[in-house]
Amino acid sequence: MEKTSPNEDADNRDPARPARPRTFPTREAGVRDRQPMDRSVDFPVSVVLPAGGTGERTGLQTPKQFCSVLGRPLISFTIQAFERVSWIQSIVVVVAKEYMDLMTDIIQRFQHKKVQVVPGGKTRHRSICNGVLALGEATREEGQMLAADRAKVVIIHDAVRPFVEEDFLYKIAMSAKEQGAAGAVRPLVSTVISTTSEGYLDHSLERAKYRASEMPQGFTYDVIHQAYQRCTESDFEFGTECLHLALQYCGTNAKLIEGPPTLWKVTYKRDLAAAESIIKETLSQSACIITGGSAQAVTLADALQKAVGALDTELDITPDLMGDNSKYLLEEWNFIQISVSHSCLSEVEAILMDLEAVNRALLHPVVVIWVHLNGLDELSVSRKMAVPAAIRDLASAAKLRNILVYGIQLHQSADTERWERSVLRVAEITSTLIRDRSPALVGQLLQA
Ligand SMILES: Nc1ccn([C@@H]2O[C@H](COP(=O)(O)OP(=O)(O)OP(=O)(O)O)[C@@H](O)[C@H]2O)c(=O)n1
Ligand SMILES: O=C(CO)[C@H](O)[C@H](O)COP(=O)(O)O
Repeated sequence: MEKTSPNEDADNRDPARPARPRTFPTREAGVRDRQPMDRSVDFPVSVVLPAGGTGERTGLQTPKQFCSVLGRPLISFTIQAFERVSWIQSIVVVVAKEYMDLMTDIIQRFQHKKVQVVPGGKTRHRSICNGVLALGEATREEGQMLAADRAKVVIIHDAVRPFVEEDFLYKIAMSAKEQGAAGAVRPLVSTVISTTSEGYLDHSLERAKYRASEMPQGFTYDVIHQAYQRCTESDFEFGTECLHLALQYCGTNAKLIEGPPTLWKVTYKRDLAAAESIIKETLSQSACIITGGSAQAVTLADALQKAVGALDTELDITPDLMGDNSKYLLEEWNFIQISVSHSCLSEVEAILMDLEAVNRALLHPVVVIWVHLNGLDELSVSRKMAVPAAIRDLASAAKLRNILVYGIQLHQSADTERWERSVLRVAEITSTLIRDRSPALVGQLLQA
């Protein structure tokens, strides 16, 4: 984690781990903070996301941009990061020809807006160039709107860097407009050395003098367009740096801006796991307990609320999700349904239908936990064979719609100590299920 600001993480101890994003739902809001930032950008800004690579270094069959992270392709997270920025007018995603249909499906399935898909090239520079040219073509087709609407600034960002924030994009866009080019940099993690042809040390660079060039980068349309018109086949084939093309072919010195460690690029297989764990941290840890109004359920809900205090999970209690309480469905809450004595899953089914009706699980998995409280002399539901099977079936169907259903069973006890231990276990299991969103435990009836 950063010391005081993201930029102070100079040794880059954990490049994958961001500060808890500002979009994290707070207890006060109970919902992601999607307030528009106080940024005014009075010129058109478009984005090119190169996504035409094969991801060889991951060793996976599927190119990393299409790998599933929490049930959603990585590239969808990157697109969303740009889409939610109100002053970005269009996004061009560049993909290899054979993945254009898949990309179109992803756009439809996750309801992305402002996105155009264009075919990529053999190298990253060729792909980016195609994206830039497509921006020009789009505006030509619009005829008289050309002058006003053509992107003044083009932001280029690797599709495999999903954690980019609006305030940093703003800095890049403004600097690009003023200077012609701007790019993100980070302190070097390791020293850069050059080697002799025999594999010995030739010389080493003074690390403090150098920076790692990251993404996003921003350019005025004219600079990046001209740079690609003028650069050589060798640049297209072997080049790795757009800022260099702007300098060499347009004489434009890029403004370098130190970015947060979260700009890191998914390159290896393990980076996908790191991305998933970061995304999980950004998801809501809050849950709404539905008691159905029963006194025993309310007592359990109160006890749970106290017990989770130390576990970084926030709980609200409501008798139902009707009327004003339906607000929980629209905000980023997870759900805990307490059922007392009867072992019927109809209450969970009702929550699933409500969630579906508002399309709540489109972008992120929602957790629904069924807590079944057995009375003192009641037969445990796990011994009623139909229940574990019913919850498994219900959960399997819900999982296809990105809703993760889990079950927990606990027994009422006259022994206070025993009861408190059970409540604590429910609190711990609940917190863990919400935090981990484990697909493997979906449909399981856990014992507290
Ligand atoms: N012909 C290419 C090659 C790369 N890229 C994109 O450029 C970004 C950064 O490149 P990199 O991390 O090198 O991706 P890959 O080339 O896919 O990975 P690898 O080098 O491991 O094969 C990625 O979003 C990648 O899809 C592209 O659009 N067109
Ligand atoms: O380094 C870069 C700065 O321009 C680019 O971000 C790019 O990600 C390089 O990708 P590759 O891993 O293919 O070199």
